[in-house]
Amino acid sequence: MEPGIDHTLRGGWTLGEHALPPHALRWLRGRIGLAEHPTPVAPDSVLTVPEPELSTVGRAALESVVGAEHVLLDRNSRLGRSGGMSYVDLLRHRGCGELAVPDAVVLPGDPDEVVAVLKACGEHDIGVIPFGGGTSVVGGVTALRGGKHAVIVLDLARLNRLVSIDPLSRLVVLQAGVRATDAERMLAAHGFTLGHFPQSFERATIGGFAATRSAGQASAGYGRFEDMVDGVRLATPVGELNLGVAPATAAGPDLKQLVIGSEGAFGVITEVTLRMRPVATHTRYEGYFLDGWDAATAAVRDLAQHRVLADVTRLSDTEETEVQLSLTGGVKAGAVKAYLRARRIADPCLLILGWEAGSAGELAVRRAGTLRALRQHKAVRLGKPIGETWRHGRFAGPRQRDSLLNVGVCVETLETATHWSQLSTLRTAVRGALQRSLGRAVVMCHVSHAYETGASLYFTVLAARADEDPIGQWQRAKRAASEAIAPLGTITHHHAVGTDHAPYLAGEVGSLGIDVMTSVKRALDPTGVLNPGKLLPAADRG
Ligand SMILES: Cc1cc2nc3c(=O)[nH]c(=O)nc-3n(C[C@H](O)[C@H](O)[C@H](O)COP(=O)(O)OP(=O)(O)OC[C@H]3O[C@@H](n4cnc5c(N)ncnc54)[C@H](O)[C@@H]3O)c2cc1C
Repeated sequence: MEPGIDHTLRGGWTLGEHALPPHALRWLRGRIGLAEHPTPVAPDSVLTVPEPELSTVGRAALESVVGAEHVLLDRNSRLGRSGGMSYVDLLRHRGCGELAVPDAVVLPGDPDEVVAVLKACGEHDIGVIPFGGGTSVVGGVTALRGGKHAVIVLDLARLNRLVSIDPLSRLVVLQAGVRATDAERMLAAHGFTLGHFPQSFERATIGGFAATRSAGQASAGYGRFEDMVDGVRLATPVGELNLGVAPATAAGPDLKQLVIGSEGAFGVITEVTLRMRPVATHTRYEGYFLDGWDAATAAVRDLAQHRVLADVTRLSDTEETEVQLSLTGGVKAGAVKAYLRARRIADPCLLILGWEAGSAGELAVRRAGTLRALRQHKAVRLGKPIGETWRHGRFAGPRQRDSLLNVGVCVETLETATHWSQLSTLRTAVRGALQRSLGRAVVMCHVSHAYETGASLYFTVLAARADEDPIGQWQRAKRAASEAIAPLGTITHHHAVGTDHAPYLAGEVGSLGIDVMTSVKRALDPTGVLNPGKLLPAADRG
């Protein structure tokens, strides 16, 4: 049995049926014109998996580093690391379009083996895809060859140890392959938490978070992942970078920032030193409704600019609020809607606030600060049940996506961020682009990461899946949305660049910015073995 995560299941998030309730199916048929009989899911056995092309000498070199038992060439191991977990990836694993299958999966056992594997790959013309949880939704782990004779997935699952912990400084060193759930379990034994809870929490890894500048649901309280990183160890084909000797430094530009977000294109992160915090002993989650998007975002802006954001601050637009209430179904949703009408809330926007504190007093003081700033925005309080419902369902999204895929829904998310002054313009532009491209679609949006100067926007799209060319249907919509985003915000707030956003990176950082990154890549990866076609596609062609 391989250590860590079971990667053999790639057409969905988990095994097992998660059937949609009848009222949800009825609602979907009415809203997006869902077909009665969707195309069934193809079994794994029909997928085409080419024979591995790894040369005998290349394979021998890899085996001499990690041992023959850690160089996997069997069909299931390679199929299980073919791509990430975007809608398009899942469709490919369900028999639509072609999968890029790696020639081998290599499992190094420690940071030194990672360096040796990279050197061997440089010498034997082998591309390397660093692979953590494989939850990338932007093509970050697609096994592209980049002109190399073969490509391997470097699965970091065996780098799964807590290396050291310093409770006084509140620092922990974790190996890159530690899964988020295991990190929390290891830290909880010492009374600490990272506080990093993205929706991919159950599968994603510490190295993956650092490599993609991930943001978790409690980012307002605990910060984005890069805010937690105190040090990194990076293996490259030309040696190691070990960065982070002090909490702050004026010793030139911060090279850590070149590693964080480098998406496996500059090196393989083998260890991360992270700030930790004591586990919260007192928590409170509750829901509020505000009337209309502009009033609701003004409220969140106020909380951010008065620095009284709750640790979790999540604002849904009217469409997303309506869907949440409709899919909940039953008497409760009807009662909430009636109550909101009585309180003259015409366009309800649901605001979830969650506080995580070390004592009842701290919680009370922080909550009072948030609510004081919220008061002038006429928020209607719905109380703890709605907040707790959100908290209990906070990792349910990927399972719901499986169910929606099973009944023929095109379901995908995309995200961006911009300054407050552009936020509504950006939301309108992206919604319009998606609706024009997809026709009868539900386009929902929420703010889940707010800053003093702006916020992220996270879109969820539901449309009836096109029978002909379902991959093209989504790719056209995604292109339209990306073109709407490019002049107004960042192409990605936390999903990273991968292959999907690479064409838009130059627009964001300029050609000089691309030159700088290309030079860094050349210095660290002179033969271009690392993650071909990701982040900087042009550099790999050269
Ligand atoms: C259902 C779902 C929900 C999600 N929700 C969130 C969310 O709330 N917030 C968020 O930020 N993201 C989210 N994501 C995106 C994804 O989970 C993140 O990008 C996450 O950080 C990836 O971690 P991973 O370990 O799975 O990395 P992988 O998917 O394995 O890799 C991601 C990228 O990092 C590189 N990489 C991985 N490990 C290393 C390493 N050790 N060294 C160098 N490069 C490496 C890979 O080559 C790839 O380019 C979600 C994805 C899914 C499918």
